[in-house]
Amino acid sequence: MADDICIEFDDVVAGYKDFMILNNLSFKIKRGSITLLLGPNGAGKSTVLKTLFGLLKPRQGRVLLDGEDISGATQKALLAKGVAFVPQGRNLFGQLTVFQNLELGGITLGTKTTHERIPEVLELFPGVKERLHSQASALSGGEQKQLEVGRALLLRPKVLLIDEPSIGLSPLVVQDVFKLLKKLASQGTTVLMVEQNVKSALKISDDAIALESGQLVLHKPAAELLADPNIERLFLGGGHVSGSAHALPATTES
Ligand SMILES: Nc1ncnc2c1ncn2[C@@H]1O[C@H](COP(=O)(O)OP(=O)(O)OP(=O)(O)O)[C@@H](O)[C@H]1O
Repeated sequence: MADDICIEFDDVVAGYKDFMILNNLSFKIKRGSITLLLGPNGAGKSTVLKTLFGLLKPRQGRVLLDGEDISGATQKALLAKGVAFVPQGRNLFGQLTVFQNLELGGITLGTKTTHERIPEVLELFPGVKERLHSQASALSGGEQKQLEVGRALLLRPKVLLIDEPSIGLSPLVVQDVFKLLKKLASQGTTVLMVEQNVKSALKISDDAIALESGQLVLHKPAAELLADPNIERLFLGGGHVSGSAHALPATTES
């Protein structure tokens, strides 16, 4: 394993019951990079994140974290190894306060460490900090997403998996979330993101991976994809890869 590789999917087959979604999927992701997962609805993007976070066990192949096989590891074990997941949608305890939600995020750390880290996380989100004792459900959509990201950051994750962070957020808040991801990556966190807001997301990403029917159809630097005159046809308007794998530029392993 190259030292700079943080995540590796090696010939992974995974799915639900007897229905396989990821089909012999292989890719490598560099440490401290932001990688955007692209592809049409149902291509398996969220399934990649779920497989990485131990919500699905590969039927075949291996998932590696820093060279260690983590296929089928429990979520508790993965959290302990520094993998954090911010799923799609709202995932807070709405009846609890902002502070209580943060405390729950640090449940694997113990109270002392959690309380030490909460202030440093809040520094990143001044709007949330001001509402520390409000019910989480009373925050705006953007503040709630920030709180979810903040809750994940309490773990000082080395890998952050984030699924559609922009849903329900205003463009300005989306930019704030993206800036934060960029900052985390510059500090060494490896970010793997699913995001429909393709152009904006590519601007802050290092690499892009596109899936179609659970297979890799493209893996290349985000800047290259942004400069591709076919980008609109490929990924925007309808939000899916047009045609088939053949219509896409050749896959480049990074
Ligand atoms: N819990 C589940 N049980 C059975 N099938 C599922 C389950 N979750 C997802 N699927 C199916 O797996 C396939 C891939 O879903 P996935 O959510 O990974 O796609 P995606 O690329 O993230 O799509 P989208 O852009 O629509 O979110 C879809 O056909 C979906 O219906």
